[in-house]
Amino acid sequence: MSDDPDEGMLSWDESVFRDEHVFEIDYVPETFEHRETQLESLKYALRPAVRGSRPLNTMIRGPPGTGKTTAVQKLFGELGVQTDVRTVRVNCQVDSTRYAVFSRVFEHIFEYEPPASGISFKKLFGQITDRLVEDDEVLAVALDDVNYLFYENEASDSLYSLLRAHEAHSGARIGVVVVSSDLSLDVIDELDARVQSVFRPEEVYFPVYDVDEIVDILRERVKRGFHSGVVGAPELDRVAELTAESGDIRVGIDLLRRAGLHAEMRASRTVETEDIEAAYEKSKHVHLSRSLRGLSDRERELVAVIADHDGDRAGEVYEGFHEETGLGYTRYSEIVNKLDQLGVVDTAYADVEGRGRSRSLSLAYDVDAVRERL
Ligand SMILES: Nc1ncnc2c1ncn2[C@@H]1O[C@H](COP(=O)(O)OP(=O)(O)OP(=O)(O)O)[C@@H](O)[C@H]1O
Repeated sequence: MSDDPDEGMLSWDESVFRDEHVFEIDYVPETFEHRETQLESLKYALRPAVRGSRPLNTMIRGPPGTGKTTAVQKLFGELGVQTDVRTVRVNCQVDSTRYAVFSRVFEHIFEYEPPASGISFKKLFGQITDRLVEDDEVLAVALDDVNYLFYENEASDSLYSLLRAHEAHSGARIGVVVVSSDLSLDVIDELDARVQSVFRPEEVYFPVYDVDEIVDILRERVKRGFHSGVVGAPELDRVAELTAESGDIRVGIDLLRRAGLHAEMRASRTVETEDIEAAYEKSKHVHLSRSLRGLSDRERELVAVIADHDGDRAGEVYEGFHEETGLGYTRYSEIVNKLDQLGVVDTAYADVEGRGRSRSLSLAYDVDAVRERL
């Protein structure tokens, strides 16, 4: 409770936070513990680029929130500062077609966006490789959250172009790091045979952190983000325990921030268990929020229809979706598959008397939690 009984509130300049920015999603942590083995493997694959050769292609896999993006950001950051290697990280959740991927690469290399009027893919690609050859530069491209390229059927074309760049444009040296957090997706298996024959990546796996590792990682965040004494050891342990339920470090980071805000709301200068438990109701859904944020309007509309028809047969859901959007069955099926692969929707098959097998659709999360975030 407040130390100031007259006030009952913290004054504007009082806060439990030393630096709230360290809890934001785009914050790159200064210390990156428990990923030494993975960083070593990635360095090994990227090292040829420093010597002017094509780096080894690499595939990073691991569940959400296990440090994959951070590892790439750290190493690409070092390469950018200490060497002549060009590095580009593409977020495929945002840029989910081949054209969008190459536009992003173009933008990094030329430091301006390709013309909005649109130039052909061939031209875009040609300008990128010409520039690389002209500047005698090696390019490392990370396709982060590459699973989104698969959902849009754009993965094979994108990879093919990147991997064969040196054949199409002599002297171009490009290496690819693909990053996938969808463990049910067999990246290699899902690629066309023409891509499989040229894509034999080094594999680096990021397992979920155990509770002790989570404590270490979050302790560092607490130290930087809160004033000393605000979060005690038992509270940190509780946050780590809740984080370990999903293994996604983002849950813990979000939980710390929300618990801090909750403590401030009740005019407390310390974070207590009640703040953590209250905050967890929201924080446990960070992954859901992230998945929904990446959806198009149409995809979101279908999620809303499924929320209204939770557990209903696919045919009935389609009727609702068609009424809402006017879209046909093919597009509907594609979106259902994407939502299924993303883990937002569960599909189940059941035998219906006299009608054979029928598919039913339900949300993989609490319906209200989904509705609140649409
Ligand atoms: N070892 C670590 N030390 C400090 N912070 C970490 C560590 N691992 C992850 N984080 C933090 O956790 C958050 C999620 O990490 P990151 O984005 O790298 O995960 P990811 O595996 O790429 O997730 P996704 O597959 O969902 O994209 C980031 O805010 C990052 O700063």
